[in-house]
Amino acid sequence: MAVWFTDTHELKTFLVDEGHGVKGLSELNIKTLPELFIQPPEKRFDVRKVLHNESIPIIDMSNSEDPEVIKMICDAAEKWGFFQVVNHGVPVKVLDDVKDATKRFFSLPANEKKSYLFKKSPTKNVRLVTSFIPEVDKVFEWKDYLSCFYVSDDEAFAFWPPVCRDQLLKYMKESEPLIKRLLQVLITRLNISKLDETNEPLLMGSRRMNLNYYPSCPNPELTVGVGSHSDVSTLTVLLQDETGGLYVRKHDTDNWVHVLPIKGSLTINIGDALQIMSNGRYKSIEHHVIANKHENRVSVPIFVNPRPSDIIGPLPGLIERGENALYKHVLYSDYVKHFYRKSHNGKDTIDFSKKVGRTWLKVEDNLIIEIDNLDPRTHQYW
Ligand SMILES: CC(C)(COP(=O)(O)OP(=O)(O)OC[C@H]1O[C@@H](n2cnc3c(N)ncnc32)[C@H](O)[C@@H]1OP(=O)(O)O)[C@@H](O)C(=O)NCCC(=O)NCCSC(=O)/C=C/c1ccc(O)c(O)c1
Ligand SMILES: O=C(O)CCC(=O)C(=O)O
Ligand SMILES: [Fe+2]
Repeated sequence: MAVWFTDTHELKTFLVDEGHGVKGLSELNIKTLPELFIQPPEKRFDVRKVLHNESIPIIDMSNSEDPEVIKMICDAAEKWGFFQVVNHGVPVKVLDDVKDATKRFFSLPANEKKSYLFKKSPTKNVRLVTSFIPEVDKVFEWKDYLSCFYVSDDEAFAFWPPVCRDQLLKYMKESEPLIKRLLQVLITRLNISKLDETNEPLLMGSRRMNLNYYPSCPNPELTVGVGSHSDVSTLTVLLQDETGGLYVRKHDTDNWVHVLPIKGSLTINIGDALQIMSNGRYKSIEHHVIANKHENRVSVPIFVNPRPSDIIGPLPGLIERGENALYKHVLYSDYVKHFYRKSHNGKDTIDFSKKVGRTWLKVEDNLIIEIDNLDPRTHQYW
């Protein structure tokens, strides 16, 4: 325990309730990491597992109609679940402004930031958090984040912090054509010809933007910035600064690949919702962020999601073509709530949706149906 705090309760009060966050702790110039942040050895980063000569695909989107580019995107989503895009159409100035806006928000005095804590915030849609879920995490992660769920421009004007609101909205609007293009490309390989009003809400009906702040850390080797997890989104568009520190699991191995910061690029990753909808074809891959001894790092993911009220499951076209459904149908908000009930732990969220064998229900003498296809809202089968 650092000398400033007599016990963990006092430290948590400082971090969580008073709005200082990990950034406030880092600024006390503590020389050793408080026990609260010391991860068990199996959750710490193991440098021996890094593949230094490999990188996730880097895809130039200047001609995104090119069949070669289309193939690269779909192959990357299948094999890596992660890729970087350059010449993606979002102006570099917009990206730089978002990074500045993020730093501006976290530079506010704790007293001002405090009004965005969940307990104080007048809306559920904006919340400032330390670690991942401080009420649940036994060991804290070395990260603060502001999470903004987009409902409408009016709602954002009313509730998002004025020091960063305009830049965030601009980033969200400017990235929309890229998101649509990527989804259009990805669904083509799933034999859906067009992104249109019939499937757009399911694939991109809601968006959440997080502003992540990872302050410098006295003992980065003992803790994590973000523990290993997969995103619950359809896909995530991630802006990172020049610091580096994001590592991605190489699919089906115990090795990690660093996502090199490339000025002006965006990192795209497939989330659990698209892994489920594509019946496992596209991969939602584990990733984590290490803490850094000398640098403060910011990143800004846009999580592109189904709507909370959507039922997600393998797309009907895939099952009609004879694929065995690997996942059952679940209400998306139940899936997200499940994610928010436990600390980061690799890819375990998706177990919530896994089929654990078939369950059959005899409806009439000559009619037996699979009850995994139960609509949790209406309790009707289809
Ligand atoms: C999130 C929900 C379920 C919220 O539902 P709603 O009923 O409006 O709000 P609520 O009553 O405040 O929350 C319901 C529960 O979720 C928890 N929760 C909701 N948002 C958060 C949050 N930002 N942080 C922690 N807990 C949360 C609440 O504590 C509630 O828990 P419980 O009391 O039911 O146990 C709803 O808006 C939804 O379904 N949204 C879908 C779109 C969406 O948000 N998708 C998630 C993409 S986010 C994503 O992919 C990754 C996020 C992430 C965050 C931190 C990291 O460190 C990290 O690595 C990753
Ligand atoms: O900071 C990063 O580079 C990644 C953050 C992340 O994985 C997340 O917020 O879900
Ligand atoms: Fe993530």
